Amino acid sequence: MLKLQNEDFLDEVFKSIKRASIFLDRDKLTPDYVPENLPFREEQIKKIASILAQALRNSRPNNIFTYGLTGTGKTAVVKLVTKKLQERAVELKLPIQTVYVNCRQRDTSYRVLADIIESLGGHVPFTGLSLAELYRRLISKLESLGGRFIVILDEIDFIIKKQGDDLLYKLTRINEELKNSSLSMIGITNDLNFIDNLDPRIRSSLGEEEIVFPPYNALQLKSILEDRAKIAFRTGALDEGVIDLCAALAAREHGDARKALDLLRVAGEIAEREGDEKVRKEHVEKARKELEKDKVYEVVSTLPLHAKLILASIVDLTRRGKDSATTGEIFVEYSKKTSELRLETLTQRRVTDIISELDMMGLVSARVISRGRYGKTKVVKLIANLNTVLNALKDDEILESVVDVDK
Ligand SMILES: Nc1ncnc2c1ncn2[C@@H]1O[C@H](COP(=O)(O)OP(=O)(O)OP(=O)(O)O)[C@@H](O)[C@H]1O
Repeated sequence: MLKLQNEDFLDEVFKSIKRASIFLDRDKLTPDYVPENLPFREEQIKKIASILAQALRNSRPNNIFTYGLTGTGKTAVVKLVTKKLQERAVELKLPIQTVYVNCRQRDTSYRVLADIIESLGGHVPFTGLSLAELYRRLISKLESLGGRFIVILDEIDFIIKKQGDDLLYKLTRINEELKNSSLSMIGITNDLNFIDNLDPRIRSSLGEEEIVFPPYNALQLKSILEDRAKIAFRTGALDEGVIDLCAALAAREHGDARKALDLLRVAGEIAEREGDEKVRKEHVEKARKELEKDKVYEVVSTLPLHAKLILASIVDLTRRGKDSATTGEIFVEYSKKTSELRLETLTQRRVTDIISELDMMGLVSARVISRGRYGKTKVVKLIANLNTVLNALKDDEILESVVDVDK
């Protein structure tokens, strides 16, 4: 009897796993995977490769600045070309080394410099050294190793926005102090305004070569997805129209290959979770909603404190049954929260500006209406998903006491 129960149980487990075999290799759809073939980027690949090839001729490659919207293949192209260059250098026994740093994850000048030194085999304490000392250590590391060094600074705008352009200025000047080695930089950004706001001296040094990555169109996205689906999904696991739908949705945004791949991956995960043997268009629709929720969560959780308090006030009013609220009502709620938290209260004028910013982010809609002889007022309505906003707000420790989840 007992044996039979076990068998039933095992049968059930293995059956469910069999049902769930939609993916051949899910990792091929994650952002960390860099494909060997990047269609529609031949021009950018050729240009970057021909610039970096200087290192194989033992001269310093020019600095490169690449920009384009998110998901246009900048990181993938740069990683692919530098990987191939590195392989060739090993074959030819040439001292060429590339270092990759993501400036969003390493968002201080200290961490960026420390990361570069550590990638070259040096050791740096977590804090405690001056930047001048780190810079000196970098120079001595480069000189002792000798050769051509290529440093990739991905999402380079993050470091500048947070710490100013001092580090970049120093790095663009570093070659003046090197004899036995050289350093070239590849800056990557999706902030198109960033380059215009850079100090002109840095701009001309960093942008010795500028390479633009245009967005993909729906047909290109479809072809990228088809290639990836072959290695990521089992044959026949995608229902007709699934790839077309993912490509169309991502093209509608701005031709973002990451978005297209995320949609396909999440749709596959949903199909698997639901025990379906195929990914269908309904799963793509659900994936779109899930990814949107993630986006709202991210946007809300990265808002500055007072914007969160204003949003929390709008949420409270909504939960009390008010379909829309005036800026005056929101200001009263917001002031209660700031005094509860013993924070300074921003002026009503500033609160109104922040509400407009929340409107631009698509979290609320703010509309000016006329109240006859009482003048004009703004009515504000929450448009993002209430529960997602609430979850993001309550995950901020400072706000815990003023966001009542069980209301
Ligand atoms: N031409 C292509 N062929 C195949 N896959 C691609 C192509 N372009 C981009 N991808 C894939 O799309 C995803 C996003 O690309 P990538 O990270 O290079 O974009 P990005 O321009 O650097 O974006 P971000 O600025 O957001 O970092 C990655 O998974 C990458 O492998």
